[in-house]
Amino acid sequence: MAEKAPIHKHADADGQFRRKASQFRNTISKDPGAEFPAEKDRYALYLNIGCPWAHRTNLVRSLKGLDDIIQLITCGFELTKEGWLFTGEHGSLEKDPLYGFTKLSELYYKADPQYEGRFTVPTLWDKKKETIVNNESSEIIRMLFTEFDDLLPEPLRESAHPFGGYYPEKLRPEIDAMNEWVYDTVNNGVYKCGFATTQGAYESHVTPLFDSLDRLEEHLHQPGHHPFLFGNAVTEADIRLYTTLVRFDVAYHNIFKCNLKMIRHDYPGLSRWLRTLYWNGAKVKNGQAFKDTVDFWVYKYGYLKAKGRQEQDDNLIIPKGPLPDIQPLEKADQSVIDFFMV
Ligand SMILES: N[C@@H](CCC(=O)N[C@@H](CS)C(=O)NCC(=O)O)C(=O)O
Repeated sequence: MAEKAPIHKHADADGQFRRKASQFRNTISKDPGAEFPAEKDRYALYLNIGCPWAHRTNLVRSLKGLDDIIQLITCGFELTKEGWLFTGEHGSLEKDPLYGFTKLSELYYKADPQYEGRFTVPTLWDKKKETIVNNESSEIIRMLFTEFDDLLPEPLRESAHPFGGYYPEKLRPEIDAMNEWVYDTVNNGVYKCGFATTQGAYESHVTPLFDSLDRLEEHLHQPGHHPFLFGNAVTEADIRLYTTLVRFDVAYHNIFKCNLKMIRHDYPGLSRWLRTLYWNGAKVKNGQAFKDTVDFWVYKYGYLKAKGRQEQDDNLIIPKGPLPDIQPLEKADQSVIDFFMV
């Protein structure tokens, strides 16, 4: 049996943080004859509100209006030696409502007693087959975009989205291309900086991260690329970038040492884009989810705690700033948005 890495050990021996591939990769389908057919009350999404990957799925569940269709089960956001726990604190349930588990790992072992991977969130659970369908956020959000549409009212279906969906056929090549470099250097890039344990490993990731933020800023200034990344409707690319950038100034900048620039001070386009989403400035359907799924205190505390664990430092002084956690959406910005929305 392969030696399992301790839960708290994030970086490999060479000081580099390498995220491991998710292991459950099945798909929920519209097709009633499928192995995992889309049905009301059949699936549960396990997550915690600290994790940016889980945040994608939480956000899409709300944007798509799936709150009554897919159960949400929240655990705590502090990673312990035993993995994620149900703590009853800060939005976590006291215990797992389906099986009474107190650790997320128990769910993984219920699905597969021989499981050897990490116990990650998000985890999409099938209550009928009592197994994990999928634990890879990028795949879960695609299922949520499309596969439950027959159970939703017309205005929430992909056909009602201004582009024909959050991941529309005609934009796929562009979205895929952006996902690739944004994932590597931004979404995961912040972790590669934050969890690096050597100067060299950190330095090899911090410059590519800011090169990509510069590139995104440029992108937003090009015609047809605002107020959102691909024009006047939110796509998957916005969702995937949002969960990283909403944590950036309050957590990654300071705690993960991603501090060559700040979104609010150095990136006017990205800052406006972020605030437009957070404050639902462009009136996205169910867009209040961009704000309601965010908890800045959890980000400040959670990432500090994660760093503290890595450095074996229990002395937790939570940084007060930057204040405010996110800046308001000024009137001037609103007129820019109105302009692009017509
Ligand atoms: N590829 C996965 C990554 C998920 C992931 O790494 N989640 C983190 C929380 S932010 C986790 O659960 N880590 C626990 C561990 O690695 O032990 C996805 O996007 O769904």
